[in-house]
Amino acid sequence: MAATRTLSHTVAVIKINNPPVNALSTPVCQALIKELAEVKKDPSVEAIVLCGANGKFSAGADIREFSSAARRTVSLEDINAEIESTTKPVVAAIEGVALGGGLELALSCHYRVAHIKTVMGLPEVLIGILPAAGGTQRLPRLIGIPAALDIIVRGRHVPATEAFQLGIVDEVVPSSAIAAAVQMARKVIGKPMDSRRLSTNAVQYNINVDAFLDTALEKAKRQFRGAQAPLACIEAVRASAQLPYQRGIEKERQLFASLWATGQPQAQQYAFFSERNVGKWTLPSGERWDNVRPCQIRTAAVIGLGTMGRGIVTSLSKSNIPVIALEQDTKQLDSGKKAVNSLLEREAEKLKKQGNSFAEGNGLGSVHFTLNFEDLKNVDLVIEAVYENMNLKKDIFRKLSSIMKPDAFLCTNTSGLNIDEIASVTNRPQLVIGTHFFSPANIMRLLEVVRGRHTSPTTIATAMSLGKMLGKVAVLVGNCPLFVGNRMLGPYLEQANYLLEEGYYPEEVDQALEEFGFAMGPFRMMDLAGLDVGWRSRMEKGLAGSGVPPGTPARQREGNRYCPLADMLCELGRFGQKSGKGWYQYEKPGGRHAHPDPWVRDFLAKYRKTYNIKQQAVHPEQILQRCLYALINEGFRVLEDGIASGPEDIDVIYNNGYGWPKHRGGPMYYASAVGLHEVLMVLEGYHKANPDVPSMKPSFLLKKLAAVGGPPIKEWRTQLGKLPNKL
Ligand SMILES: CC(C)(COP(=O)(O)OP(=O)(O)OC[C@H]1O[C@@H](n2cnc3c(N)ncnc32)[C@H](O)[C@@H]1OP(=O)(O)O)[C@@H](O)C(=O)NCCC(=O)NCCSC(=O)/C=C/CCCCCCCCCCCCC(=O)O
Repeated sequence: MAATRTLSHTVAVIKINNPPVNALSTPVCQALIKELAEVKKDPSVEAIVLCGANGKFSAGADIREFSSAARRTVSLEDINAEIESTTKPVVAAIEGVALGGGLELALSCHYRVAHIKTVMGLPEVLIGILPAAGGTQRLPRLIGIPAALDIIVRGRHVPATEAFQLGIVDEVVPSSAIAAAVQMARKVIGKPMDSRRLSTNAVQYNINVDAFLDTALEKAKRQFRGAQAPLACIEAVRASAQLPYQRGIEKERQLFASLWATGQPQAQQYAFFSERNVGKWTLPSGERWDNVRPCQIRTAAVIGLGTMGRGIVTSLSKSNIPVIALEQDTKQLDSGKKAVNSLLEREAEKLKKQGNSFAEGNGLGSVHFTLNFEDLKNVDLVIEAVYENMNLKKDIFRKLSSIMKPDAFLCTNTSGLNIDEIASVTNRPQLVIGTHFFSPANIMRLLEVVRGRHTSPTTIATAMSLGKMLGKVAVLVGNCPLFVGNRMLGPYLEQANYLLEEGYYPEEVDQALEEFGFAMGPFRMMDLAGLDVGWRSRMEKGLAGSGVPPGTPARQREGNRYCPLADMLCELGRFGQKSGKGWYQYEKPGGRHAHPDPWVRDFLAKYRKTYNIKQQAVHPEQILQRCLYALINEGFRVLEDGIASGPEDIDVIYNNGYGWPKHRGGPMYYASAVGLHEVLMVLEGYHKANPDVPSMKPSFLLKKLAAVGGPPIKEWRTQLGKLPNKL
């Protein structure tokens, strides 16, 4: 039953019942309408409590229905209007979550009581839409424009205590919100209700609303780089101040329809469900997320307190896991300790603001700093986070193998080294796994979980569950050089470099990709990561430095095109932000503000002259096609090789680890939206003209999918099923 009703004295309790999150699906809405109609006319009912089953009020409209053929037949706002106009008082008993349409439903009630552990909010913006069931009109009427705008545009989850301070809820209780709501309902029977009907109130403000919202709009345009939903949210809130309620509702609907037509909601909703689906990993052998139990991780250790190690320690501690942090000498231990403590102080501040108290068990896990490997011997799981050097990692794993208790999991935070080679020096390859965090590890949501040849299903389940505990989205991938994300980055950066050879400047390439929506263009990203990282790896592979065979042409390696520009910058000590100069110049070494550098322009002009390269007029659209299609083509190869189990996995990796704009769904979704035939044509054209760039040779899978008409992304799996799976 989608909703049930009981009677407590003269109070009817209507309970939404649609597991797992009580989404307001069409059957739920129909049931609510029926129950409401009955209690309205039932003379034995004097007041109503609205609540959700299983400790959850509601996570809002059923997102799956948005794209399904069975379009919603009942409007949520019509139900809200029905509730609000009821002459019997309605109290919302909010437990667990009240999100989106769930909170909008609660806002239409005359009173709201929340359990202290509840979170509420209007996160529609995160799935590309706006709160279109009256949320943009009622919330500003309740808490004013600035506070409502912050909640609606950021889509953030508001804890119950903050909701109480803001005036969203009337009471916060530590025990049953339903019991408290029944009590409140009985108290308010017969009291005047006009002021409790939010739609009848005017928005209160003592600010220049237009100026305030214009500033917010400009800020949102910069911050959200092409995402339309935040801008629509601001316009809807503007309507709440300028228009009577009903016209505000019309504006809300009109903005919703315009958003839908952009295609962004569909991309963001695909991203939402993909994030949930990647947790449901399956191995070819049949072991899956729901038939393998993870081991409990009570304690953990981290080896290495460089940038990555510090973030990982903070992330573990933030999730209340006690950590032992190990460094090799006192100097590095001290500086690591200082950095971790300062990160943890910031986390503690955040927790305090959210109203979490350490006594309730919501605090930070303890961190013990040590130089002694022996201290690690009893922890359940260790994460090695030293710099990328195979021999160093092997030394560490040999040591761990002899010291750690036999069932301890050994994880490596390598960003692309061979997991099997690392595991080969241990006495437990089945307990070795890659846990590839992204920097800053205490903030970035992505965790690539890399399965080695011998990694056991229990180890996979444990690493995936650790990811969840850390609040991350963990994606299981296979073991190949650079795994998934970094592997795809190679051809993308290669094209960015070629564009410089051909006439573009770093700032022009970055601008095109940032306007597309990337958090950072490729050159700013390389400067941030440090150009020396790639340079060292190229030297190890004999592509740069003294290992290059004599007589090799500067712009060629192993018969293929090669761009030596980044190597040349490194030879001049230009490593990016850390040295104050790279593709850009910075105010000082370690500075963060990138300024176009006239020296780089001059350097590129001389380079082109030396190699007699004609400066071509390349259009921004070509920058996008070349960089993005190169990345996408490698994504298809990743699928072909069975390194990721589906296109969603790749998209989740790019959305959460590489600053891909979520409103474009992810690279593979983008390819399907642009049209696989179109992607194939561009790649074929380029490769024909540039046969010495093998990364642009269209992949087998892309050709195959294009040949069957470029089916929608959800149908790609049929073709993938016929390919090898290396998970
Ligand atoms: C915090 C959560 C609620 C819970 O998190 P967690 O405990 O970690 O669990 P999850 O794994 O995330 O979720 C568990 C399963 O539940 C599924 N789920 C969650 N939320 C929803 C939902 N709202 N709808 C459907 N399914 C949901 C989830 O997928 C998991 O299932 P599975 O394992 O994948 O099978 C967390 O889940 C969360 O944050 N949820 C999302 C909350 C949210 O965003 N809410 C807002 C929803 S939108 C909304 O409410 C809008 C209201 C007003 C607009 C109404 C307008 C409707 C018009 C439709 C017309 C269609 C357009 C046509 C236009 C045209 O053609 O012109």
